[in-house]
Amino acid sequence: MTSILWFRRDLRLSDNRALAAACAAGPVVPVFIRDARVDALGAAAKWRLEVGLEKLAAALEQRGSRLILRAGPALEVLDGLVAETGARAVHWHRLYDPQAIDRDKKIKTALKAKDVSAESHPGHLLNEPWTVETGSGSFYKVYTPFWKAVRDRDPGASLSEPGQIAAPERWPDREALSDWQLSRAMRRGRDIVAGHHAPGEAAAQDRLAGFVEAGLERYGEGRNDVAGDGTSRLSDYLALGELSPRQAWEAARRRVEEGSKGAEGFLRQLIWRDFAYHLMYHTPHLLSDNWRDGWDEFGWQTDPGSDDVLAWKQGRTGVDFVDAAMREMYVTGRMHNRTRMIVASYLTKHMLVHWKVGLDWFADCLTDWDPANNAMGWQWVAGSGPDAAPYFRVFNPDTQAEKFDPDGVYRRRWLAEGQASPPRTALQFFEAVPERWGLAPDDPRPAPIVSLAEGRTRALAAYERLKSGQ
Ligand SMILES: Cc1cc2nc3c(=O)[nH]c(=O)nc-3n(C[C@H](O)[C@H](O)[C@H](O)COP(=O)(O)OP(=O)(O)OC[C@H]3O[C@@H](n4cnc5c(N)ncnc54)[C@H](O)[C@@H]3O)c2cc1C
Repeated sequence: MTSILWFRRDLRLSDNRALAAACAAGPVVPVFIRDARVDALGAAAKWRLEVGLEKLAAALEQRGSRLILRAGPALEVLDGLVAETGARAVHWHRLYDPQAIDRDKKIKTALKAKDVSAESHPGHLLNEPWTVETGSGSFYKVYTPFWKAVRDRDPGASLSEPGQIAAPERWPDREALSDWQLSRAMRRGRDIVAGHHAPGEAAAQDRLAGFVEAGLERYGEGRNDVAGDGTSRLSDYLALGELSPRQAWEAARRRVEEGSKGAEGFLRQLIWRDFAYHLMYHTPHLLSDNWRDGWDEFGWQTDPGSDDVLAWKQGRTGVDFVDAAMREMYVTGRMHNRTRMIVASYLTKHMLVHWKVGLDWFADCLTDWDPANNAMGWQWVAGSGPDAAPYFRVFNPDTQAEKFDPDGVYRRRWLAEGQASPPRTALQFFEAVPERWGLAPDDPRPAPIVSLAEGRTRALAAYERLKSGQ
């Protein structure tokens, strides 16, 4: 029996339960569909998807298979492929955001009505969101009890990749990836960002193996060293599914059993990802609205094009640690977790700008963009989210820099202005940004948009007004 395998955010052949199920039944037609949801991705995420698809297509070819690319509404595309190939089943891995759930439910119903079986498989998470319940049968709103509820669960052994994948008698037509121009929106930054990435499943496996071997043991101490290489840097791979969370869990879990302390800290971070999905699934408004009641009156500024917001986006707030981090993201598509928290705190607290403005900019710039992690991260920092940082905790970027970048290595790496011979990384920012921004490495550093003391006082006053209902 021929089956269609619908790739979405699972661009891998190993530990791919949808692929295993399709292969077990006979010939497989792998497809990736560029539907409206793909078109809605941010510029960096689209570029990252493009290079991920190139790698996936090459890996499929090596196994006697092929990646069929089609653009259009997903159901129309799948209907067409079913008619062309005679497939009797469609397999995919589940996604958990409300739009994907809605789309997939409709597709399942429509395919079943035509007697085509539609099978959704777990694989994007370690724990399906509905399988983790509090004692009273509700969902978790706080991380630590969630962690305790799942840390001893065994997600099972990951699956190895198939050798050859049986091909259908006739391959359906496919569109060309280059015609899709997924990286068009990156404009001149594309090649610079590409230099900081090694996309694809094979690179993901190498990175995991290298990290487990050399980085995992000191993850606990190293994970806040913003200039170091102390974290796994697996987030792109996990976001696009080039690596399954189960593969990462399995590798680190083995080290925990061998007595590694750092490994447990890493497992906790993987569970933060599951927690974000748990929250998004049970409270989908996490993505779009203040998660906590009462925050709609906060009075944040919402203009994404204001001069101050533009300065934040361009790394020109005048606060070195904030600006360095914003440029790291522009040049690499990634940002260290510590500095994600700092730039988010600066925007939502010192500048009093709505977290959604920051969330949207991250969605446009991050190659590891993930709907649940991004929304939870922003709402956590802003104070409006689940298990949130208390509002009165306003990160002071200067104190944070003294602690986490004591020698200024990170700031010098990303800020060219004021340096006689700026490093290549700092100069790359000026090559990557649009010319209309009119920025040059020998510009003077701007004065802070708002002084750290004044920003903090203003933020706390705004919070007091919210609490007292004024
Ligand atoms: C404002 C804000 C926005 C964020 N946006 C995203 C995003 O769009 N995509 C994204 O993947 N992460 C996001 N994060 C979470 C975190 O910053 C990144 O996952 C992490 O920096 C990725 O680096 P790493 O792979 O080296 O992480 P490691 O420290 O090695 O952690 C391993 C994996 O655990 C998961 N993880 C780690 N920290 C978190 C966390 N706080 N929340 C959820 N999962 C986590 C990630 O999948 C990560 O790859 C955001 C955090 C904040 C504060």
